[in-house]
Amino acid sequence: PPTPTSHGEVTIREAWQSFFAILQTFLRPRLKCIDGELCLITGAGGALGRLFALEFAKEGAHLVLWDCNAAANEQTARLVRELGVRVHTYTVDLSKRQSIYETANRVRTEVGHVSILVNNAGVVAGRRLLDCPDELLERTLLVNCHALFWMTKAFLPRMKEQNHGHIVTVASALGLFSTACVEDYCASKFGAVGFHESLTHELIAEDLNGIKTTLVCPYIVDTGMFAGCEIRKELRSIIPPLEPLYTVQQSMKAILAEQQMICIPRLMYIPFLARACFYQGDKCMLPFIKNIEMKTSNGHTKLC
Ligand SMILES: NC(=O)C1=CN([C@@H]2O[C@H](COP(=O)(O)OP(=O)(O)OC[C@H]3O[C@@H](n4cnc5c(N)ncnc54)[C@H](OP(=O)(O)O)[C@@H]3O)[C@@H](O)[C@H]2O)C=CC1
Ligand SMILES: CC1=C(/C=C/C(C)=C/C=C/C(C)=C/C=O)C(C)(C)CCC1
Repeated sequence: PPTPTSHGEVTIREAWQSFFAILQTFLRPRLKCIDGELCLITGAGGALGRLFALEFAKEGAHLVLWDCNAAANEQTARLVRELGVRVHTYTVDLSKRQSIYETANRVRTEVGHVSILVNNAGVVAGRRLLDCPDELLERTLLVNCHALFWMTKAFLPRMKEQNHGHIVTVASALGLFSTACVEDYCASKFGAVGFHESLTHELIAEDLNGIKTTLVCPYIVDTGMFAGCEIRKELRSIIPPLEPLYTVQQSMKAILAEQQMICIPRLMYIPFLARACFYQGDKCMLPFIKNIEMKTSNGHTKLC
C-alpha cells in the first residue's frame, strides 16, 4: 500500500490507478493463465457446459465435470480427453443438497481441491404458472439458485485458505430484467445475480482479493433450452438467438480477464439499465419498445 505524505496525494494517485484500470478493462484486458488449475463445471453434459469444458481444457485446466445426465457428461469427458486433458466425471443431482455435499467430498479425496467453480447447470419449467406442477417450479429454484449456496459452501473454504480461486455464476439476462411466463426461471436467476453480488461484496470486505467472481448473463442461446419459444420477427430482427460457441467464448474472455460481470450481447445492458431507471411494476420497462413478444410453438410458454 502507498505511504502517503498527504491524504490528497493518495487520493489523486489512486484515482489515476483506478482510471487506468478501467481504461485497460475496455481496451485490452490482461488474460490470466489457468494452466494446471482444477476446474469444476456443473451441467457439463449440456450445450454450454460442454463448450465451457472444451474451452477450459484448451486453457490447460484439469476438469471435474458434474451432471445428472451420466451419458451426456461422459460424452463431454471423451471430447475433453481427446485434447489430452485430465478429466473426472460425477453423476449428481444438483436439486439435492446432500448429493452435492457428498459428491464434493468425493472430489476432494479422489481428485483434489477445486480452484475454479463454474456454476452452469440450469433448468426452466417452461409452463404457465398455474399449469405448472409445484415440483417443477421448485426444481428450478433448487437447481438454478439453491445449488449455488451448497456448491460455494463446499468449495470456497479451501479457496479462502489459499486466497486463490474463481467462482463463475452462469445466470441469464432474465436475472437482470423479466418477461412473462417464466416466473420460476426469473426468480431463480434474479436470486443467482443477488447471490453473486453479495458473495463478491463479502470477498472484498474480507480482503480476499485472490478470489475472483464472474457473473454471466446471456440472452437466449440456441441450445434447445428455450426451443419451445418462438421469438417474434420484430425481436428476432433486433437480436437473433446467440450461437452457443460465441456465448461461451465471450464468457471465457470475461472469466480470464477477471471481469465481474458480462452481458451477452452488450445490448442486454440496455434493458437492464432501463429497468433500473424506469421500472414501475405493471409498466413496460422500456417505454419506447411496444408489443415485442415471443410466441411459443409448443404452447408451453409465451414470453412477452
Ligand atoms: N440456453 C439459453 O437460452 C440460456 C441459458 N442460460 C443458462 O446457461 C446454463 C446452461 O444452459 P444450456 O447449456 O442451454 O442448458 P442445457 O439444458 O443444454 O444444459 C444444462 C445441463 O444441466 C443438467 N442438469 C439439469 N438439472 C440438473 C440437476 N438437477 N443436477 C445436475 N445436472 C442437471 C442438464 O441435464 P439434463 O439435460 O438431463 O436435464 C444438462 O446437461 C443454464 O444455467 C441456463 O439457465 C442463460 C441464458 C440463456
Ligand atoms: C432483446 C430485447 C428484449 C427482450 C429480451 C428477452 C425476451 C430476453 C429473453 C432472455 C432469455 C429467455 C434468457 C434465458 O436465459 C427487450 C427487453 C424486449 C427489449 C430490448 C431488447
